[in-house]
Amino acid sequence: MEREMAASYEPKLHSEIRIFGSSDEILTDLAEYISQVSEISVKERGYFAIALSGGPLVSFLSKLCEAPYIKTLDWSKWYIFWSDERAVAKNHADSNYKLTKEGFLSKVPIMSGHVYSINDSATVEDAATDYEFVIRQLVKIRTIGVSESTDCPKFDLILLSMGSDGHVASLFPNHQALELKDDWVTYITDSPQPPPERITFTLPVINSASNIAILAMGVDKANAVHSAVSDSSDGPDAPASLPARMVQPTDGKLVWFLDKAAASSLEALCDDAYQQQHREY
Ligand SMILES: O=C1O[C@H](COP(=O)(O)O)[C@@H](O)[C@H](O)[C@H]1O
Repeated sequence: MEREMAASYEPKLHSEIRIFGSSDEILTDLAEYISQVSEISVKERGYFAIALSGGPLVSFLSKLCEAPYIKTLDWSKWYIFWSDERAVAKNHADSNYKLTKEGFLSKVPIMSGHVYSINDSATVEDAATDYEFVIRQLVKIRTIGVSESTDCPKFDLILLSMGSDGHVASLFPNHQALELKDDWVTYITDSPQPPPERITFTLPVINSASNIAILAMGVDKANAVHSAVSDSSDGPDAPASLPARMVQPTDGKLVWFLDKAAASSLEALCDDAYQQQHREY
């Protein structure tokens, strides 16, 4: 399923770009990918600590709720976290927890005590502090691993869905939260997309994960995908502070799951590069 890209879109070190012809193909491959990461984590560490996001991602977990995965996965070892949450009540339509509960958690046998949702009754500042505290406790007892390079939590898998502006989790382009080095979890009060108040993992935590997957579907994501994976380090197409571009695993591996529409800018450039090569010979 991996696709060969033209020179300037060679996936960066420790990253892979998968392009699919249909949503169903993404669902199928993503389920198999998560299943494999889960099996390896449980075998190597005894746990599987996964951080989810909002957006369309949850609907792409549907195959995990069906055969064979519903029976084959060791759900008792799964620990659920969120890479970001909106500061709304858990029963609000904008809540990433509500989305995940309805679309995934209610359909699989994950223990409720293993689900670490973000406090919806505190201020965003306190909720971020609380969440970081909880994660620190779980790192101490190694339910979540620790990165030897960064001392940050090392989630077995962080699943991200990229917005059309290139944001991931609740890290938005040019936002000062992108510069945080020491915090694991932070909050923002000025999200460019509603709701304005959100809690989010910081880049050091995201980049310390063993595995990171970024999903992007639809033509509205094509420019951001291009900017995020392009090799060129300057120019309007590759803004240095595009959050998705700043996802660069320290020791882990990044996999992009794209549909053809989201990959269309890459394909156009690949074709150009191909034609250019043939003109030169
Ligand atoms: O606000 C959020 O959006 C992104 C995904 O953006 P979308 O445009 O694809 O809906 C998601 O990753 C994040 O968790 C969520 O809070």
